[in-house]
Amino acid sequence: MARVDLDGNPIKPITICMIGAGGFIGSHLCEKLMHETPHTVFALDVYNDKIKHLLEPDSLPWAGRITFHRLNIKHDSRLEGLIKMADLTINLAAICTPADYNTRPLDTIYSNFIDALPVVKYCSENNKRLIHFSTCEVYGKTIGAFLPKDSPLRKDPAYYVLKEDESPCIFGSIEKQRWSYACAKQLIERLIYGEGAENGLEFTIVRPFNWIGPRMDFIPGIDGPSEGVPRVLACFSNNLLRGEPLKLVDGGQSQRTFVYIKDAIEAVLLMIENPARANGHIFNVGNPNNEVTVRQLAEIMIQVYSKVSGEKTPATPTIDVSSKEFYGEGYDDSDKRIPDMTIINKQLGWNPKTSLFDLLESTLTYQHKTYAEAIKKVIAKPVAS
Ligand SMILES: NC(=O)c1ccc[n+]([C@@H]2O[C@H](COP(=O)([O-])OP(=O)(O)OC[C@H]3O[C@@H](n4cnc5c(N)ncnc54)[C@H](O)[C@@H]3O)[C@@H](O)[C@H]2O)c1
Ligand SMILES: O=c1ccn([C@@H]2O[C@H](COP(=O)(O)OP(=O)(O)O[C@H]3OC[C@](O)(CO)[C@H]3O)[C@@H](O)[C@H]2O)c(=O)[nH]1
Repeated sequence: MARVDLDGNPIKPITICMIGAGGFIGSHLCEKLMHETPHTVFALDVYNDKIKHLLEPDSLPWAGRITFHRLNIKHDSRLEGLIKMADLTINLAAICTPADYNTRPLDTIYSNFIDALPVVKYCSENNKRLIHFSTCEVYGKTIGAFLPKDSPLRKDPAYYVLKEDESPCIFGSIEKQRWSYACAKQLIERLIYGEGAENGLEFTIVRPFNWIGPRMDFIPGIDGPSEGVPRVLACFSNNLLRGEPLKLVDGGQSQRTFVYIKDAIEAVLLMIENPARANGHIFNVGNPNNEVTVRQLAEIMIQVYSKVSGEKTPATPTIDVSSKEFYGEGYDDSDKRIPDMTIINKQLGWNPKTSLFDLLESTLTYQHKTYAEAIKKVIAKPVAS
């Protein structure tokens, strides 16, 4: 049956230049595009471990529709040609793990602003559509975070719900270098918006609200550096796999809303295949129904992991650590991230489906199946004297 868009028009096959295709989101987006659409993908990245299963063997039903181009967009002359050959560019490339923002602020700013400049330029100059991945972190802190702790206004959604076309961007002081990332993302958003307003660039900006699922980041010492500090899902998974206490930064009081990667990818496919509805818009993509404190997230993950692995919960399941100890100088945090869903509902009719418990059950099942054996071997190995 011919595939149609939200307005009933037939969807024509397009070519997509996906930068950062080898990452967590990119790998799920490539899977979706290969399994469910006729589109062609140029997958650009420095790594392809997470999409190898899509690239070989040649007998795969979509063979020929996805090609991998190993390149670093910081200095590769092939970039412009690939953007010109495609109908749409999707830019996912970024340093996007908070442990890097205050410890590698220059790399973070270059990655999230400077390196994105040629992508925007090539799209604008060649009249190519751009879907650019920003972050919910551009909102920074809520207005409510500055109210007295006992103020009743903290319960008023006007003080914490984050809305694309109304909410301000509120970051900490310059010494709080955590905000190097969010500020770089804000400025590239403003540049893209300006290219749209002044030069007619057809753009869509995506603000993901903590998308989680299989293949997110890495497990330190197994498929990433032992000293690496990934995002919270991988940190907590690593602790659970090793039977260690989960570390709650500053007591785990920050709140987040988590959305299942597979729900979020549906939203991205709607943006890809409904340009008339997506162009010129900034979209929150998250699940406002899945809000927890980090401490609550830890408690749910401990409970789910015990069910999935059959292992007993350790006597000390969590410990509190200071942000200075865990991240170093210059850390700061977002207090709360609840996405307003008005615009994405109106433009694309999208809503998330998966509860936090269900997404954690499927994700921790994947983590345990993928890593438990390797972790056991590492733990069993005598420490080199
Ligand atoms: N996952 C989330 O919940 C989330 C939340 C907010 C924002 N985002 C944004 O979404 C995008 C993708 O995030 P992700 O979670 O998939 O991260 P990820 O780190 O898994 O993927 C990023 C990919 O970009 C590649 N990359 C980085 N710099 C590159 C360069 N110079 N040249 C070529 N490739 C390069 C990396 O190798 C990696 O494969 C990022 O822009 C991130 O800021 C993600
Ligand atoms: O072992 C840990 C690890 C983290 N925390 C706390 O969990 C909160 C979430 O941290 P994290 O997943 O690393 O990332 P953030 O949500 O802060 O920011 C990300 O969200 C979007 C994105 O742009 C890309 O994914 C990125 O900036 C936080 O409060 C940590 O302190 C913990 O307690 N223990």
